[in-house]
Amino acid sequence: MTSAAQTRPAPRRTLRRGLRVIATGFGEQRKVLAVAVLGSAIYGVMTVAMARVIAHLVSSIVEPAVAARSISGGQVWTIVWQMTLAVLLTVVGVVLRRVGAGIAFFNLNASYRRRVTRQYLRLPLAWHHRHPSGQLLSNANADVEATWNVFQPLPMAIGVLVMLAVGSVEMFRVDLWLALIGMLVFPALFVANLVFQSRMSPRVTLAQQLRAEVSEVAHESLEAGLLVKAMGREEQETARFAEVTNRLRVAAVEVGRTRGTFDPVIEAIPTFGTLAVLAVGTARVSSGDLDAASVVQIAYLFSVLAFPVRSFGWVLAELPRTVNGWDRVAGVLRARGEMTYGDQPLPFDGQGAVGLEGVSYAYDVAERSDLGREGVTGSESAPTERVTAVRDVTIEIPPGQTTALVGPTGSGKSTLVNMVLRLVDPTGGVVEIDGRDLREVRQGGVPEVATLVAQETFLFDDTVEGNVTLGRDADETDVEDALRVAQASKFVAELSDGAQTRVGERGASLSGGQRQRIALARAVIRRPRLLVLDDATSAVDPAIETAILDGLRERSDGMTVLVVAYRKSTIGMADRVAYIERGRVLDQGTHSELMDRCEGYRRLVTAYTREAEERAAVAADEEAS
Ligand SMILES: Nc1ncnc2c1ncn2[C@@H]1O[C@H](COP(=O)(O)OP(=O)(O)OP(=O)(O)O)[C@@H](O)[C@H]1O
Repeated sequence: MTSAAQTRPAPRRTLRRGLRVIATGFGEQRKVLAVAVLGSAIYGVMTVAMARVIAHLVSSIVEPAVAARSISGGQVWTIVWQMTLAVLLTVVGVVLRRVGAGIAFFNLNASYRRRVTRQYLRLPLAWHHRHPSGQLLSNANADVEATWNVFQPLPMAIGVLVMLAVGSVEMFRVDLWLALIGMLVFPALFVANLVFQSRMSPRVTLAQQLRAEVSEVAHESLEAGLLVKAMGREEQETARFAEVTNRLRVAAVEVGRTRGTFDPVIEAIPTFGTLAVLAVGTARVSSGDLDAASVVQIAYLFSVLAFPVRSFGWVLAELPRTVNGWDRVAGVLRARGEMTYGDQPLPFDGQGAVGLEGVSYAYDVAERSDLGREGVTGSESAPTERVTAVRDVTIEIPPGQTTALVGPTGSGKSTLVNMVLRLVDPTGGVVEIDGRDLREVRQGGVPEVATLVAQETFLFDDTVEGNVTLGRDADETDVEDALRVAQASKFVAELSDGAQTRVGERGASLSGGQRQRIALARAVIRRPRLLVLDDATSAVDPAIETAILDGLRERSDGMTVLVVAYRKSTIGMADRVAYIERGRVLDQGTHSELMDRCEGYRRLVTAYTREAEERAAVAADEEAS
């Protein structure tokens, strides 16, 4: 966890940088914020004007009425309309301020969320490898909100400036002595607020960080619910959660204690001010230097100005969060992916041939990626280590055939596949589809012809059909055909609403093998020239997997299939096999050629065969018993 002290920049720098962020927000929401500031100014002027209206009514109606011990209907009516008008104008000011501030705040949030998420889509996979998804979620959500939250109290604080300026003139106009009390009270209130906020700010930041940590631990524990139960880790998880919630409790109590110490002082200052006004005012009324209405006016001003003055404190309290949030958001927006695109399409008449020539790839492993830091420095944090996953690989994948990539775990198969689809660029060598270097292909050109079905299946909380088409125009026959090739027709027909059945969050209502088949149908319906299966049928029964691969081979459109294979049955169906170990291709050829001449390949495939036999024996036993 980052400590509050680490994340809190120096106050003066925070003020300067915070004001710069505020200026950016003003620049983007000029009109709406102008309305909010106008509303706030109306509110400020009207608050002071209200005191004058009250003083006027006291001297012109209330005092004579008290002296005469009677009041006419006309006098009551005058009080009613003058007060109503003053209140109405104040209300208009408040409404304009609140609506303006709210719209500006939500507009800025929406606009920056859109920019951040658009940037995520633009940035290459290599950048995403370096930034955990939790951090990206926080950038798009909490950090954007933290950046612009300052716009909620800001218009009110601006209105208070107007209010204080007009109020001071009014106090001096009424009486010098009472104005001098005001000149002591309001600065004292202002300073008390500053001290309060400077004490509160780090404590609130710490509590916020801990709140995020609590939800992170809770989220992780819930996500790993099955694992926790299966491994009997309930007590450890409970202790982990208790530890972080206890730290949050201590931090929250500290926030409460600070508030508890300052609140009475901040409340007391204007109250003492009012008492002083009454004491001095009464003396001046008895000496005939002042009338009672003026004392009422100033006492009223003291009581109504005390609360809005606190909005300065709220703005100052928000500034550290504004700066932190902005650093993180700007870090994402400034990030430059190293992926550039050409302007060529892939050859129109290509057949999905793939060529890898001397291809290498190394992952940048940053110890910890901190977008906040990137935002401050304007550059990405330096990677501390490079892990070479693929070294000098040359493979020809012929069109219209099925090629299997085989290799032990961690040998670089998925990395190779990612390069074939240009999800990442090789750090050395060239990857081609139909003879064209992928770096020359225009953006979106590769996904038009090549489709990946990845190791991890993701289904949206939508219908089966929606998950297969992903919003593309496709008629029912296309969906049925894709489901048939993916060997999914039978179980989909048995669902309550067939292809119109909703599959739940991440496809929770389906089994792993069913989810994989829907993901496969999603790829098939696109009729890609090149279909890449990265362990995409691991949860599917071997017999069904064989039927799927048969179906793919039989398709008349002569699709090229590249399959990362872990089963003897899958490997056996491939026209060609490339065997990889520690990022290098050790051999390529047909399955039987490799069995004859490649020791590592033979050992691995024999292990796969043994595993399949053992599994079949267990299944037979279970059936017999
Ligand atoms: N995002 C990443 N950051 C750093 N290193 C990575 C990353 N992804 C993979 N690697 C490393 O690259 C090497 C190759 O990984 P890759 O996933 O390509 O292997 P694989 O053959 O597909 O493995 P498996 O069969 O287990 O899926 C491994 O040593 C792995 O630790």
